[in-house]
Amino acid sequence: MLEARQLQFGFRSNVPLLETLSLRLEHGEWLGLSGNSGAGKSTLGKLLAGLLTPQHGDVYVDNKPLTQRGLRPVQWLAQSPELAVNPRWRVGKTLREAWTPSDALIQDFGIRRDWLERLPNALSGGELQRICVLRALAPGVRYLIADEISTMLDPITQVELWQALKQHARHHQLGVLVISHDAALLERLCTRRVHLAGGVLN
Ligand SMILES: Nc1ncnc2c1ncn2[C@@H]1O[C@H](COP(=O)(O)OP(=O)(O)OP(=O)(O)O)[C@@H](O)[C@H]1O
Repeated sequence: MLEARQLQFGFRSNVPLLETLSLRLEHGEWLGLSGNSGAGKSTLGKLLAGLLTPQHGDVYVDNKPLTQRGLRPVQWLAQSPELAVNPRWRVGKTLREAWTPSDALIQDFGIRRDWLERLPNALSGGELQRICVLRALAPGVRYLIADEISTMLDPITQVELWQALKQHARHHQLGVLVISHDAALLERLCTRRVHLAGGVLN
């Protein structure tokens, strides 16, 4: 289980953005997170992935405190994939730096072999997003924070991406937190939904 216990966080320490917030995500569970712009959804996602440190409270992964060392068991996937890759590396190198997915999985994510030889700026945002999602599925990853990852995709590519991710997550029992403004998307993908407002979850 991925567990946030009584998290408190603010970018300015005297102005809390998140207030004693607790959350649980089980293995294999799909949990939806909604909230107005600026409510702190991405911030919560980054805290859960260990990219930010709470001022109070802790994040536990399978009953152990989240550490900064080694492979991150909680991967945060952002809306803008171009910010998550080295612009000077061919995308095949970026992918293989994390792990070597099978040809079948590469195909499931609709990734063409020749894309791997290109630099990131020679792929569309949606193509690069698929590379970034696949990169995050390295063995040892237990939870994904999918932060508005399909917003830039056309409807057909969106469906293909979520289908591939669903199938992989089911097979490996990954827990997935889906952050989105799209209520219909959360309804379709997630078995449980929470809403962030005023620093607390409801
Ligand atoms: N590095 C930072 N330094 C200072 N303030 C920040 C920083 N990152 C985010 N914020 C502020 O924290 C608040 C929450 O930001 P966050 O990105 O978590 O919101 P969000 O709910 O994900 O919004 P959106 O739906 O628009 O993506 C915002 O007011 C934002 O301006």
